[in-house]
Amino acid sequence: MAGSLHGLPGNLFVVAAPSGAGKSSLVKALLELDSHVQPSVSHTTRPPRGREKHGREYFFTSTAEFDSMVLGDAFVEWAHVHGHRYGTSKKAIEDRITHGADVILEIDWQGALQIKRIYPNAVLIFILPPSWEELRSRLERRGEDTAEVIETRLVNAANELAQAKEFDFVIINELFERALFDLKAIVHAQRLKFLSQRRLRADTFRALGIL
Ligand SMILES: Nc1ncnc2c1ncn2[C@@H]1O[C@H](COP(=O)(O)OP(=O)(O)OP(=O)(O)O)[C@@H](O)[C@H]1O
Ligand SMILES: Nc1nc2c(ncn2[C@@H]2O[C@H](COP(=O)(O)O)[C@@H](O)[C@H]2O)c(=O)[nH]1
Repeated sequence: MAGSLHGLPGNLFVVAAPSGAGKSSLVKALLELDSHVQPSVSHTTRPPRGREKHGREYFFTSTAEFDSMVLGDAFVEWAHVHGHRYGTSKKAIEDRITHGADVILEIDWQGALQIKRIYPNAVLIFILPPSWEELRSRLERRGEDTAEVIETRLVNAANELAQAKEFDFVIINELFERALFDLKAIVHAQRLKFLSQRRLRADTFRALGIL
């Protein structure tokens, strides 16, 4: 199958974290190292910030367009986050997974739990900051949000952190390289699990005369 790692549908990884914990940085680093993982680009009603480009970080969408996508059943999941709406379109993930790519979603916890209900094999990964002080300082150092937006995000973080226990894996992003190592290990382990559960196991069983 074209673009497929093993001729079978790909894996779905979902990364969530409070704003500023470092999920975009970790996912970006993973994508640079692993060409088989593809990002899903979400739709949002939030305005672009900094150097964000339409179609790269997000599809920046008016509320009317977002409404019409909701009515047209175009989203696999969507949620209100920090005063805006964000959603993963069916188009962003389904074709790619069917063609064997691994797809990674960077979404909030509400979306992650919706995805798990629809795709029970999706792997949910939660990124934790090492402390509240560090979370605040990362948001401030990033320098892309107003003080008011940073306060909203920190208030929302308390509720988000309480959801970590619902996830399959939790990574503490203190040392960036260590956290990236953990993320790569989870992706790798899921591929091995998938392969050993399916074709490789069947091939080996056949070779050993077990089947
Ligand atoms: N391990 C780390 N140590 C120090 N700084 C980090 C670490 N990981 C990420 N950062 C920095 O913290 C800031 C926030 O990271 P990032 O934008 O990746 O967070 P995020 O979780 O994706 O936030 P949002 O949900 O708002 O997009 C960035 O400036 C990033 O460079
Ligand atoms: N449920 C969804 N959440 C999403 C999606 N895309 C992004 N997000 C989450 O929103 C917040 C804020 O993101 P920001 O880019 O404005 O900082 C963050 O937690 C994202 O993960 C989505 O499609 N669905």
